[in-house]
Amino acid sequence: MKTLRTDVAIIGAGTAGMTAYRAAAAHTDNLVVIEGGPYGTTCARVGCMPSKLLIAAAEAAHTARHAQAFGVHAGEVRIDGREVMDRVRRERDRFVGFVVDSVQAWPQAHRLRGFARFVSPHELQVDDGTRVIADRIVIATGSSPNVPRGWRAALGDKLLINDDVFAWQTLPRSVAVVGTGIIGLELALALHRLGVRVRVYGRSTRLGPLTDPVLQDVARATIGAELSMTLDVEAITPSLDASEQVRIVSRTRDGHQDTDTFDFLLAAIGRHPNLDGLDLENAGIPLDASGLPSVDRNTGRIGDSHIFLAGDVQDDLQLLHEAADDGRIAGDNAGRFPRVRVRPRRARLSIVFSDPQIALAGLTHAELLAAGMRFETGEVSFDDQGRSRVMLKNQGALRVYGESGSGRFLGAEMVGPAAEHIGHLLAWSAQRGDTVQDMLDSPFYHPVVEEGLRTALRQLQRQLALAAPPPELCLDCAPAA
Ligand SMILES: Cc1cc2nc3c(=O)[nH]c(=O)nc-3n(C[C@H](O)[C@H](O)[C@H](O)COP(=O)(O)OP(=O)(O)OC[C@H]3O[C@@H](n4cnc5c(N)ncnc54)[C@H](O)[C@@H]3O)c2cc1C
Ligand SMILES: NC(=O)c1ccc[n+]([C@@H]2O[C@H](COP(=O)([O-])OP(=O)(O)OC[C@H]3O[C@@H](n4cnc5c(N)ncnc54)[C@H](O)[C@@H]3O)[C@@H](O)[C@H]2O)c1
Repeated sequence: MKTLRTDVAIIGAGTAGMTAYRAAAAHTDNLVVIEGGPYGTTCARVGCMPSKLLIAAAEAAHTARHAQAFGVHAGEVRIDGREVMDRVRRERDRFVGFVVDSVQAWPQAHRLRGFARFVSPHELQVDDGTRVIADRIVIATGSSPNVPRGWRAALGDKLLINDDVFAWQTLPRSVAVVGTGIIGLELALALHRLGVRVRVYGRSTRLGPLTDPVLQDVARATIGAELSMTLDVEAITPSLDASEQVRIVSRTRDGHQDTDTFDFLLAAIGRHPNLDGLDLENAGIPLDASGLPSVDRNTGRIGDSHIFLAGDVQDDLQLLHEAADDGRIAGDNAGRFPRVRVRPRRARLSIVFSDPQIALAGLTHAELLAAGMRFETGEVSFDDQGRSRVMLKNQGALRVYGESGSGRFLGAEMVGPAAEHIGHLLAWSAQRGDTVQDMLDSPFYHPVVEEGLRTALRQLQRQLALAAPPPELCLDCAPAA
């Protein structure tokens, strides 16, 4: 058995592991990254990038289909599933190639292939036979999709997770999507617009990560109007019928029972941290009742141990930029250990690439309520917003929250046009601690979707009753400029 002694061992070469490597390597050359699966990261291989490629194809189809509203007639829209999936995979492989190249540029001595597990707090057994003895360890093992017990046995390869979708050679005829979270909404909408018959099953009436009940209603009225959805499902039983089709029997809480059949079932019901198989009980770290370690997000450290946690495996915000930040913080602290530094975190920003898009910035409505904060709300509907209407993107709403007394902007939720961009502006303001007045004093061009944000901020400022009422709507494109 080969034994390797290192200052820092990083388990997982995903986004968090790669950034941890770069940060730790600034402190020591004696480190190793252990990767059991393929190089290339979840984000590039089977996550962010291929899903956005599929969504881009769907947007192209949608735009062509709806061009006639502008007097532009593109003719019959024909979707070639092979060409769609060919571009998705080709571009995806290009992104993955860049990631793999950067890992392979690391010194060979810094790379180990195989799955690792703890033998003792400082010892890892890698399944290539190497024993790694490490002074500090970063766990950056990512997450895996949840699949209800029994579904794999019942459906075999007719049960899909996100990875499978991006391996398709062509588009299927029909897919049942279970889960109305981020993956469910993004992939269901994309497949639907690409001509696949899609039906979404949700165990509640909630769509995506929105926590504001007013916006949940808006999301159901917009996204829900385009997609076939069965919500509030109490029980769902999938099986394979005689012709190898997925047969789904569902029952909603109001007692309605229904049966439908599909080519595939896509499970999009959340992701769990990849901790199974790490034998964490040998790591000497505190675990909670569910066997999970609790981590300080400002240091990446588990308790007062020499072990750090970074990325999706933290089971908090499973987002790319958070995984990269986690990796940087954990890697730097593992490198400089024991002189661990406390690092600030960014304001929250989550975006769903649905249509209309969803964005959450700063504190969510649910977080404000849970913290018992005193706040006011400003709102705009995009139904009559000038630029949104020009582009025929006039659906959705934005709600902004400000602190009573101080006028500080706290956060916002939105389902509407350009949410991916407006979400950034709002997250930056939340992080800077801007007041609502600071935001209103900033420039707004005309005519842009951001003028809708200004309408919401003006309403919020009136609710906060801190200053003289701001001027009324933009007169060039009332009523809700
Ligand atoms: C379909 C989909 C779409 C997404 N879209 C977006 C998006 O648009 N924007 C966004 O911000 N986020 C998105 N995400 C989330 C984002 O992809 C993740 O937050 C991010 O990739 C997590 O990075 P990570 O380093 O924690 O995990 P990973 O990249 O999964 O890396 C973990 C690595 O650890 C390895 N590993 C696991 N166990 C062991 C072990 N015992 N020994 C050795 N190696 C091990 C794995 O093989 C893997 O390579 C999406 C996710 C999915 C699934
Ligand atoms: N645009 C992005 O940033 C992006 C895109 C895709 C994925 N992601 C990341 O990946 C994570 C995982 O995505 P996801 O959509 O799988 O999770 P999610 O947490 O967003 O949604 C899970 C959904 O499944 C439902 N659900 C849970 N258990 C269920 C069950 N047993 N039966 C039926 N429904 C059930 C939940 O109610 C929820 O609607 C996201 O939380 C996100 O962090 C991000």
